[in-house]
Amino acid sequence: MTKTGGDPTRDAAFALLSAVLDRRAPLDAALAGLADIAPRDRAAAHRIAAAVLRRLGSLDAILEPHLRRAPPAPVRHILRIGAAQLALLGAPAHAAVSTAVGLAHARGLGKFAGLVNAVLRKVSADGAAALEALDSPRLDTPAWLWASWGAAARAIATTHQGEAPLDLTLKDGAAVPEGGERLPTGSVRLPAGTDVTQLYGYAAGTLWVQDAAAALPARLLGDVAGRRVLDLCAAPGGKTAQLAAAGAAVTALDRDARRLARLRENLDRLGLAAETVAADALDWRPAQRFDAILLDAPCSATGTIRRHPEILHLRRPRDIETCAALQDRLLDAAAAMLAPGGTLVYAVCSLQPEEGARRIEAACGRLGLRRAPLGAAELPGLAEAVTPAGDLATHPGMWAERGGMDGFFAARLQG
Ligand SMILES: C[S@@+](CC[C@H](N)C(=O)[O-])C[C@H]1O[C@@H](n2cnc3c(N)ncnc32)[C@H](O)[C@@H]1O
Repeated sequence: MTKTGGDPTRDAAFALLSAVLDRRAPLDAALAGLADIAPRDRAAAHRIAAAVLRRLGSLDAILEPHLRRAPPAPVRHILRIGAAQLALLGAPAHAAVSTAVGLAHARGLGKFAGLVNAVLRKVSADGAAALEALDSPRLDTPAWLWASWGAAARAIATTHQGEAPLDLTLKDGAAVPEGGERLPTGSVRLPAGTDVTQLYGYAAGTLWVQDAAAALPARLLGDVAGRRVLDLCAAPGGKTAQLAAAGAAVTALDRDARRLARLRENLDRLGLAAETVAADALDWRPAQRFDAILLDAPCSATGTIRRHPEILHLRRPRDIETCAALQDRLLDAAAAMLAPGGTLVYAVCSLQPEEGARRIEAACGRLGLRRAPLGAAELPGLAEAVTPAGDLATHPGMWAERGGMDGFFAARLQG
């Protein structure tokens, strides 16, 4: 942060927006960069910044009629923060306007304080109604992403308008936390904004945070009890925990030592164990090949936009090509570690076909692997997520009435 204002929440929200939109930093890194801030202010700033990033196109559209010329970027951020509070977050008008004016002064933008005041007063009068009249799902989605999602684009972008619920995976026999809904695939869902650390099962080590869709790929390996399983790209360990809890002897590999340390902490809390390897999957090779491999490859993460709305603004089409090239190399490496006849599950939290089915078609041709298609019965209540080729492809618009889910692609291959 450069200069702090009187109101720590809005000041931090400004710092977060500026980090993402001006310096192209991921929101998590920007949050980590907020120094000396109370947890409550940090959480509130995160909520405001996420709302702005999620609804940026719509917020700009309701501000536009009140601006005679384009304001400098920092002033626009202040206006967006004020408009989000007024039109999306239900803040009292006087508080939203006066804190925005205060923020302008604190950020050395005092000469724009009158403009901020005048524009936000108008938004407080007509902003909510103006927002209603917009095609927000479309306005809040970059055109290239909208086009890439085909017929599902509107359903996906509509779900992106709101916050994601908190999904949990529970150990067998663990009690469902109060207010939790057991989903047909076994995950437990709690309302958005629930603090997992306050749940009894968190301290007791009986549950972990994992989106309902993210919990599906590891299950495609079938019964892993007593089997050696290689979890490539494993950190922070949501899928390692699933495999270990199901009785597998897991080797969890990740090239990022810090993320791998988090994986170990997560497993410790859960009373689970795995062998951990800090190495690059492209180079590392085991002494003995594995019958079961999970490759949860790094990707554009467009399936997690609800949780990480900055992805809307940071990703570019060329990122998809870069990810696809790395995914091919990781698939080659995984195939080289797979025993003849073994099972390889490839997964990405991406909605982009270039990172999903296209990678699998290319891998089958290049590596002599063949698909072991999923049956609809493997995904209770989610048959719509099984593609004609037998892959798993979820998107946020699925289970919309329950609050949606992350976008995941997974394919099961046989060596
Ligand atoms: C999608 S995340 C994995 C999430 C994890 N499977 C889970 O369920 O919690 C991708 C991971 O791949 C790791 N990674 C990226 N490139 C890698 C490589 N060449 N070798 C090993 N790990 C890699 C990253 O450090 C990151 O932790």
